[in-house]
Amino acid sequence: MSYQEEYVGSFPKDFSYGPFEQNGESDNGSLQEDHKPRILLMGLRRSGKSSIQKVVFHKMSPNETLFLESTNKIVKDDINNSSFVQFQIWDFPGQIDFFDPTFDSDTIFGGCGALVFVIDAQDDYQDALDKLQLTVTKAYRVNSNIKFEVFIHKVDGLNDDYKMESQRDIHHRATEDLAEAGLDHVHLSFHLTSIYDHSIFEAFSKVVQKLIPQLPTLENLLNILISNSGIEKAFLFDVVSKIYIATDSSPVDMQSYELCCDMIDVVIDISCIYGMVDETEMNTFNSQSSSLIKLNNGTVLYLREVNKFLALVCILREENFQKQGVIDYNFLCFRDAITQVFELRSKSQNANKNRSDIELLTNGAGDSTEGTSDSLQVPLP
Ligand SMILES: Nc1nc2c(ncn2[C@@H]2O[C@H](COP(=O)(O)OP(=O)(O)OP(=O)(O)O)[C@@H](O)[C@H]2O)c(=O)[nH]1
Repeated sequence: MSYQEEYVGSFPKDFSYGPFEQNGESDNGSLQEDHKPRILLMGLRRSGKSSIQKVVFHKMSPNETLFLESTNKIVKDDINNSSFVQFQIWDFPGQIDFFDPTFDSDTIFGGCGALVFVIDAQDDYQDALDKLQLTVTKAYRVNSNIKFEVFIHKVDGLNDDYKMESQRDIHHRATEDLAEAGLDHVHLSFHLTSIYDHSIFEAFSKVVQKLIPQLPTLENLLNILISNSGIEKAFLFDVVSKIYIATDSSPVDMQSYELCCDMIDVVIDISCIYGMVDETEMNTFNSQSSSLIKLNNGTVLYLREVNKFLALVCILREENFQKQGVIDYNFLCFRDAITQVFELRSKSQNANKNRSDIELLTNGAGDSTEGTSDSLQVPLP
């Protein structure tokens, strides 16, 4: 995956929340690049925002985050190219001040798809809750379509009872605060997370899924696949980030998800060491990629490449795998259907683009930030 990291503000001397002005790039050209949907990471200082971004999208090991310096600028991170999911993550400094005149809320919240607010569960969280209320109020006024996600973070240090108790308490107080501000209709989603296990990947998967307009179709296709193939659980993974972009509608249990993530790691590692390198793409995960792991409890993990970004990972009973021919045939139908879904999406995106180009030609230069999509852009498989 190619990541592009860009600093778009600095603090305190030349701090500016208006990223385009900060870079001196207020022309439409630079704004157009920012049409990708945005996920904002906010929360108090040292709550773990940068660590989350580094661990999920930059393969940083959790221990290394101990040495991360405090963020004093808005850091804009482009997640694109070799990944299926394409968006920007903006990591905000903890000491963000919404009342600073240079804080351009319209630009920042306008094109935002999801706002992830990180709360350090190992710390006293009253201040964090106050900030959450302020942030949601500000953001909702600008853009009522934002999905608000609260990460109750660093729960690795808490025992199970305390974890549940904190979640209940934070949930209760945060919704009460919003009701006080007259925003009781705003929905907050809560996730217990830690960078030291898979919970952070799982939570981010759920955030990203909400930005994929085709999610119900993907879920439906997975339901059809599993019910006709004797599969117990199936995940559609973005291979590079290990985010699952869809799963069938049966509940996800953490252990299954972890097993599937580990399988992807094994396949990628083996492919990198022994795989044939495609000279044009340098990509060892390709249409030939598949893997089968039999566990000693009678369960089989089966991975098939869907396209260069996506893999299907299934969990099934060993006896059901005897009909591998049926599974493989159904998989091919599934893969065709997925390709069609995204071809359709790509066609409608192109049509929209052509339409807005024509509008621009007839209306003269319009504001290119208008109509910014807050749903994920997906490259053609
Ligand atoms: N135990 C534990 N520590 C974490 C976790 N996530 C982050 N940390 C630690 O929290 C500290 C602060 O993390 P950062 O990512 O720098 O926090 P930040 O929110 O970006 O901080 P600012 O840049 O100051 O706003 C680091 O020492 C991390 O190692 C977690 O899940 N569990």
